[in-house]
Amino acid sequence: MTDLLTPVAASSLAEEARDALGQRNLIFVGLMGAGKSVIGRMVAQALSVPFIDTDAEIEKVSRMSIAELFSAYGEAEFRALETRVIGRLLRGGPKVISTGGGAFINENTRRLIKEGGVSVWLKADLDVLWERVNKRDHRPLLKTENPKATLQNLMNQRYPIYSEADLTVPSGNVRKETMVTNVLSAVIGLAKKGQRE
Ligand SMILES: Nc1ncnc2c1ncn2[C@@H]1O[C@H](COP(=O)(O)OP(=O)(O)OP(=O)(O)O)[C@@H](O)[C@H]1O
Ligand SMILES: O=C(O)C1=C[C@@H](O)[C@@H](O)[C@H](O)C1
Ligand SMILES: [Mg+2]
Repeated sequence: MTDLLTPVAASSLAEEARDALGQRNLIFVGLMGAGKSVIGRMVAQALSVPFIDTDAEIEKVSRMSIAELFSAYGEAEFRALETRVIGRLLRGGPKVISTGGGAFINENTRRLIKEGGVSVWLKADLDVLWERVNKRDHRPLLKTENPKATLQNLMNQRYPIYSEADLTVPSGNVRKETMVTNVLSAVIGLAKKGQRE
């Protein structure tokens, strides 16, 4: 579905998706720049459920930026904190939760996410991601000599793991509103598939 919906069609799609979700959480996973935070927030608004971004929540509880956490404690400690925070956020639903790019790659966090709701991978190609992330330099994993090559390496390592998500929604050069429609349609499609099985 690529056309923009009329307001009435968009609200009935959102209602249907809200019913399909029930009490479950909707959890966005994918690489840096895929649109988890921005699309997640818009989907939560459409569904009228709370939205939480795990990177923002981690920064709130630690009172440090993600970059500061990486440099003070290292990636392993960051991942352990991320697992704890996400485990707590997954309790109770429905909510939309947008995770940091590496969250679903960690085995413990991935298990919690799989148990805690419906996961959606926003899948984008290298050029789309690069165009979105190269404007800012706050991402510690991309502070390398060749950040575009680093992003490509992360794609090679991570895409097979992100593909374990319940849903995959392509995140290309389409309008954000269209992304929201595509996510809601995918949630409805998953519920219908579940009913048929
Ligand atoms: N469909 C889209 N159309 C245009 N811009 C988009 C789209 N999706 C995301 N963006 C833009 O791309 C940038 C990155 O998006 P966002 O911060 O949501 O990514 P993220 O997946 O949360 O990344 P991170 O893992 O680093 O938190 C933002 O500036 C956002 O507005
Ligand atoms: O892809 C990753 O591993 C990361 C993505 C960001 O969202 C942050 O969670 C952090 O910079 C690590
Ligand atoms: Mg984000």
